[in-house]
Amino acid sequence: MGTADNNPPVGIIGGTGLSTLSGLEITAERPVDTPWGQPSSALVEGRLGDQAVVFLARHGNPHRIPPHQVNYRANLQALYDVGVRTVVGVNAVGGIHPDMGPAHIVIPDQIIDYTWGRASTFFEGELDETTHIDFTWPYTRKARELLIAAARDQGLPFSDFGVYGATQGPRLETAAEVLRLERDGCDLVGMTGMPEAALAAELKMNYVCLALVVNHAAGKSDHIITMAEIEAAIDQGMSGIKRILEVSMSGLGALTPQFS
Ligand SMILES: CSC[C@H]1O[C@H](OP(=O)(O)O)[C@H](O)[C@@H]1O
Ligand code: HPA
Repeated sequence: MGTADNNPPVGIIGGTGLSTLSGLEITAERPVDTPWGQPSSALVEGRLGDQAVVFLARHGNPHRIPPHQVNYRANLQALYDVGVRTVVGVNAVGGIHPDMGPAHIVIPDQIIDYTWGRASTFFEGELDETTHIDFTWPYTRKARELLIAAARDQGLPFSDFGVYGATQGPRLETAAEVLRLERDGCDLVGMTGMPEAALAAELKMNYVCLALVVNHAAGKSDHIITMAEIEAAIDQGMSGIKRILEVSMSGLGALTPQFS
C-alpha cells in the first residue's frame, strides 16, 4: 500500500456553513469550466495533513446559489476532471429522528429523493446506450466506515445511520410534510443530497455524506426555525465536522474507485 502522498485527491463539497475549509493548506485556486457549465465555485486545491484535497463550495463562495439552482453536474464533473474519485458531501440538515438534534453529526446510509426538475443525470440526449446505474446503496460503505471510525475516535456526538430526505427547497418544510417524511422513514431532511449522490455514482466515484444537524425539522420543536438557531448549531458543530475530515482524509484517499 502506498502513502497518502500517492493517493488521488479527495473532493470535499462544502455546504451551508462551510464555504471555505480552514485548516486546508491551499496550493492553488482554479476557476474551471465543464461541458455542463461552470461549477458553483473555483476548485481550491490543497492538503489536509498529507492528503491532497480539492474543495468546492456547493452554494458558491460567498454562499449565493440556492439548492435548486446548484449546477450539480458541473460540480461533480469538475472534481472528476481533476482526478477526484472519492467525494465527501458535507450537508447541513434538519433533524427528524428524536436523537438527531442541533449540533448532532450523522453519517447517513440511505436517501429518499423528493426533488423535482433538477438536471439529475449525465445520461440524456442522444446516447449510444441507455444507462440505469444501480443505486441500492447510495453511499460508499468503506467511506462511511472511515467517517464513523473518525467520529468515534474524536468522541463526537454522532449517529452511524440515517435516511436523508432530499426536498426541493429553497423554502423549509411544513410540519405536515415533515410528518410525511417521518412516515416514509426519513431521519434527516436537506435540499442538496440529490442529485449529487446519484451523479457521483454515475461517474463511478465513491461518495459519502457527512451531515450536521442545524435545526429540529419543522414541527419537531416548540418553535419555528430561525437562521439564528441554524447559525448557533453551525458554530457549535462545524469544528467536529472538520476534525472528522482531517482524521479520515488519508483513508478516504486510499480507497479505490467504487465499481472498478
Ligand atoms: C436553512 S439552511 C438550508 C440549506 O442548507 C443545506 O445546504 P447544504 O446541504 O448545502 O449544507 C440545505 O440543503 C439547504 O440548501
Ligand atoms: O429543516 C431543514 N429542511 C431542509 N433543509 C435543511 N437544511 C438545514 N435544515 C433544513
